[in-house]
Amino acid sequence: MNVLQQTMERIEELDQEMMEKARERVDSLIKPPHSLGKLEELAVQLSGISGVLYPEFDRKAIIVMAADHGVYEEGISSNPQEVTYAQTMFIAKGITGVGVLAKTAGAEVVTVDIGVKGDFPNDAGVIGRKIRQGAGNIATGPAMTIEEAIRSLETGIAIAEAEIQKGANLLGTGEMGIGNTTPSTAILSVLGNIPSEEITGKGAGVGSGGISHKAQVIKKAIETNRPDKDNAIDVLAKVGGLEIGGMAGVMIGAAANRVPVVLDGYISTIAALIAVSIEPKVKHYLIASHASAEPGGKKASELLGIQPVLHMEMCLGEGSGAALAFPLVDAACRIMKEMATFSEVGLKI
Ligand SMILES: O=C(O)c1ccc[n+]([C@@H]2O[C@H](COP(=O)([O-])O)[C@@H](O)[C@H]2O)c1
Ligand SMILES: Cc1cc2nc[nH]c2cc1C
Repeated sequence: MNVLQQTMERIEELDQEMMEKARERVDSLIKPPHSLGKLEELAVQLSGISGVLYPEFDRKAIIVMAADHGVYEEGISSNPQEVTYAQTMFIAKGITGVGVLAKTAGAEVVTVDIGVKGDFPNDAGVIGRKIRQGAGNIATGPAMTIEEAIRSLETGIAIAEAEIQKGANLLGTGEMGIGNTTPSTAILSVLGNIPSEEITGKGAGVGSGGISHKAQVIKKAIETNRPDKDNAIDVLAKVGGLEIGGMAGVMIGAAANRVPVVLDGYISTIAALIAVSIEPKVKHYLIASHASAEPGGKKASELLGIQPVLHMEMCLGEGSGAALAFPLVDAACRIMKEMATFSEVGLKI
């Protein structure tokens, strides 16, 4: 049995008894029923994950998986491919969007090279877990081999477990990879059985052929590789990407350790679809942060069956939305612990 299978076997259902207690507690707080909306559901979920009524998530980390994409050569992006390398360095330095938002939320950022083209200096602060120098061009062949896809998942598991070992009790997923909305949309097209033209967007900037060319490239990638819709590892290997596998692995690793994971935007949600297709129990450990401005985002969230809590029209990636939603996790914990109950204040309604 490989590490992936062993980790999946460790994933448990949520603590139903504790969730019932949490629901009772939420309903007894001095407020009209359900008036704290999604914060109430979040509080119950967090109790179910942690197995305690008053959980606290004081050690937060965003894991940013970075990788390149061979499909870049099809002209699907307006950005130079070298931005992946440069921005990964900047993410590790803490000077990008996710760095600032993570600081605001009191979270650490862990930057991982799982497949960036080019090698980072040892002192860059980037964890070196490169599986290959970028995924293959999915328009002409697979993104990676099945073995590499499993390695990408196991890399995510190992990174998540290392952070949890160091004390992290709340994780977020993020990524950096010029071109990665193309494989993300290919995955969504396959898993959701949705024509690529309906879900292709501009990403961080589309190439000169526009969105219609990008949708054609995605269609060609699916026709060329013929991924097996019922085998998420096959889909990941054929039309996915290394950072997508890495993030899916983080989710599986976190779930196995009963640690909640806050998803970022479009690419994170696609990684969640892969993780949940591999092991459905992972879903209960996931929290969706924000609705990405990318057009496929809505379909991806629907397919996953988890609605994002924030609507900020963001589409930066890097884990920025996850960082922004971390304080909501703290808020959910604090209402549980610090609000008074009707019986405590002697109020009857
Ligand atoms: O997270 C999102 O919702 C999101 C939506 C569109 C683009 N991005 C970011 O932009 C890059 C991918 O865009 P593209 O156009 O190069 O495929 C990648 O580095 C992502 O982090 C991120
Ligand atoms: C500048 C830049 C920053 C990013 N961060 C995540 N994806 C990105 C894409 C670009 C182009």
